[in-house]
Amino acid sequence: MQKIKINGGKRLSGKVTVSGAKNSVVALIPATILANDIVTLEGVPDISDVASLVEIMEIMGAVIERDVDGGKLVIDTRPVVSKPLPYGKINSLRASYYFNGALLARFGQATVGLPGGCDLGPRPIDLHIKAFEALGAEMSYQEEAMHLEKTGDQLNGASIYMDVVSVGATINTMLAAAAADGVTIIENAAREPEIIDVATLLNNMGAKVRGAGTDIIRITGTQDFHGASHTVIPDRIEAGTYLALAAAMGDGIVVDNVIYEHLEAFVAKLEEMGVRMTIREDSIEVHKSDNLKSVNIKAVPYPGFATDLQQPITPLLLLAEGKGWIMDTIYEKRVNHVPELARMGAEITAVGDRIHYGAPNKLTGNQVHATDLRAGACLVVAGAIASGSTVISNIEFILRGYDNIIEKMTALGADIQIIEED
Ligand SMILES: CC(=O)N[C@H]1[C@@H](OP(=O)(O)OP(=O)(O)OC[C@H]2O[C@@H](n3ccc(=O)[nH]c3=O)[C@H](O)[C@@H]2O)O[C@H](CO)[C@@H](O)[C@@H]1O
Ligand SMILES: C=C(OP(=O)(O)O)C(=O)O
Repeated sequence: MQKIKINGGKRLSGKVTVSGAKNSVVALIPATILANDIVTLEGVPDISDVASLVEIMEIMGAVIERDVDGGKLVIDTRPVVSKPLPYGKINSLRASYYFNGALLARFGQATVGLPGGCDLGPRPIDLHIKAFEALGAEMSYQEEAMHLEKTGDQLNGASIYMDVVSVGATINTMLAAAAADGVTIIENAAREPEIIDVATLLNNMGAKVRGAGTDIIRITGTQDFHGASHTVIPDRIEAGTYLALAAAMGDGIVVDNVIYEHLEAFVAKLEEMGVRMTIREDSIEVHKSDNLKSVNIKAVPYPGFATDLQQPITPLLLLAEGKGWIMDTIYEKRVNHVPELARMGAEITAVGDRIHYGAPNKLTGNQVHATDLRAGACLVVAGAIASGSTVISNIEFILRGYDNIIEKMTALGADIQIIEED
């Protein structure tokens, strides 16, 4: 079994370049199905979610050239057919739900197994289904897969109010509505930068999506799609993870390829803690920071503090002076990193809807488990801080979302490697 071993306590310095955003690229790849043509994606991160999506696309007939090191994907979706995708890689990642919207848009039907992804407590997809039904599709289960089929000649535009702000449901509705007859209005839409990125590609492929990035998105359907080229936005969650690491262990680290506006809430929290930073046009330099103050964190939809950064920032909070709490309003049960940090000596507990921590803590290396992607990132940061050696198992979760994490951390001076161990 592969594990990550970190000999912690080393001060870090240098530059780390952020890769393309996981949560964009996992939607952009299925979105290329609408083009029925050749789409080039640049800035594609080398993560296992991308490899899984490429495999699924190839099963459906897409012809794909991938330059892993160059971060480039050239996808020809002309040969794609809407074949049932009940099992396999489909169940290994969350974003496989985007095949529902994309296949429904192009073929009027889709049979896709239930999505996997990180176990963060309940992750229903009722809003996706309601939106597809509002657009004129019927849903049934075939074996263990969800089968969607248009009931008329075409999907029809509709007014859709999202009861809960949902990234996945907003993007899936955009995908299906892009090819519907007439106008769709999504109200209470999610506003994450990844939604703007997907809308940009869709528009470059011929779609008419307006208002992405606000809570009202208006889509005028078309059947007139074509090829396009697109560069994936930088990964704000990867950036935030390295900013937290830099604040904890850096003697001056530049986090490059960053869109600061995507990280405002996160950077504001670092500033509140007393982290010193210089913000430049596309990079953030984190200076050596001492005497950090504890803060409380409430994870909420964008533009607020991101749930995906709640776990990676926790080890930094553990170094600050005083007590504090973290509350995740999106995933109340996103607390699996807590017992692992406690095994490393942290004063931290999850009670009710909050994580309570006392600080400062002296973390000590231990054998720990990455229960999900960002819990894994949290343990990598904690391992870099801790004295002694930390061995992290279940690293496949981490590799779902962090491009070349061993190489990037090593370049900063961390003593980190992948080992084989039972
Ligand atoms: C691949 C991807 O982009 N994953 C991200 C996406 O996940 P994902 O798109 O699955 O998350 P959502 O934004 O949909 O979830 C937000 C909240 O809405 C609820 N909900 C969602 C859909 C639904 O049909 N019904 C419902 O009740 C969820 O349980 C959750 O409480 O956004 C999350 C919230 O920013 C991030 O943590 C994930 O990294
Ligand atoms: C929860 C995450 O991913 P997914 O939705 O793909 O499981 C994440 O990126 O933190």
